[in-house]
Amino acid sequence: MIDKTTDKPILVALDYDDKAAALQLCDKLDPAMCRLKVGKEMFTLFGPQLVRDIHDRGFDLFLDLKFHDIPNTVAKAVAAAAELGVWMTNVHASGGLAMMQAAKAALAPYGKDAPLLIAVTVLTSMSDADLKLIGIEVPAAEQVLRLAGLTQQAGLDGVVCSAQEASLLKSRFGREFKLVTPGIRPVGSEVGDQHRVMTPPQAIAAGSDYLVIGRPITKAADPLAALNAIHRSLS
Ligand SMILES: O=C(O)c1cc(=O)[nH]c(=O)n1[C@@H]1O[C@H](COP(=O)(O)O)[C@@H](O)[C@H]1O
Repeated sequence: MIDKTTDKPILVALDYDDKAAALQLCDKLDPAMCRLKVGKEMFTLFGPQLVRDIHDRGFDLFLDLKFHDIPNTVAKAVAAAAELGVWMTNVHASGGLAMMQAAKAALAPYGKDAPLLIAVTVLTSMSDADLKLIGIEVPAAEQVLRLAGLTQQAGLDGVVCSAQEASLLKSRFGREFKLVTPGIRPVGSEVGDQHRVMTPPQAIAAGSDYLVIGRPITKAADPLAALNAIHRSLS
C-alpha cells in the first residue's frame, strides 16, 4: 500500500537527461529518507520504464507531468499515472474546476491505492510582473489562494505553491490539505529561474508538507552530502 504520511518531507527532483546518472543518484539515496520526483524532461526521454526502475529501488514517486487539457483527456492521463502505481501526480489548477473534478473522479476506482492528486497554482518561477504579462492583475499570493480554493472544491488532496504562500494556505484550507512547495533554496545556493523561494527550515516553519528540491541537490558536487545537510537543517 502507498505510504501517504508526511514523515519524509523531501522530494528530490530528478531532472536529468541521462538515465544512468539519475539511477546512480537513486542508488546512493535511501528510500527511508526521501521520495523522488520525475518530471517532463525525464518522462519524455525515458517513459514509464523509468518509473518502474525507480519503484524497483523502493522509492515513492511523484510523477510531475502537470496535466492541463480538456477534462476527458486529463482524466485519462491521471488514470494512466495511477496504473503506474505512483505515489503522487498533478494537474494545473488553471485547467479549471471541471477538469480537476474529472481527474479526481478518474481515480475513484483505485480506492486507497490512488495516487495523491494535487494541483499546481502559480509556478514558483513566476513573479507578480510575470502574471501581469499574461493578464493576471492580482499578486501571486492572491491568485494562489483563488486556485487553491478551486482545488479544494474539486476534492483534490492539495496544491503545489511556493512556501511563501504556505502559512496563508494552511490557515485557510486546514492541516489535511497538502502543500507541496518547490522553489526551495538552502542558504547560499543559486536561485536560478525560481522567483518565489524559501530555505528548507523556513518552508517547514511556514507549513509546507513536502519540499521539492532539485538543483541544490542534483547539481551539488556531492548530492548525498547536500541532501544530508538539508536533513540536518530540518532537525
Ligand atoms: O510541480 C512542480 O514540481 C513544480 C512547480 C512549480 O511551481 N515550480 C517548480 O519548480 N516545480 C518543479 O520543481 C522542481 C524544482 O527544481 P529546482 O529549481 O532545481 O529545485 C522542478 O522539477 C520543477 O519542474
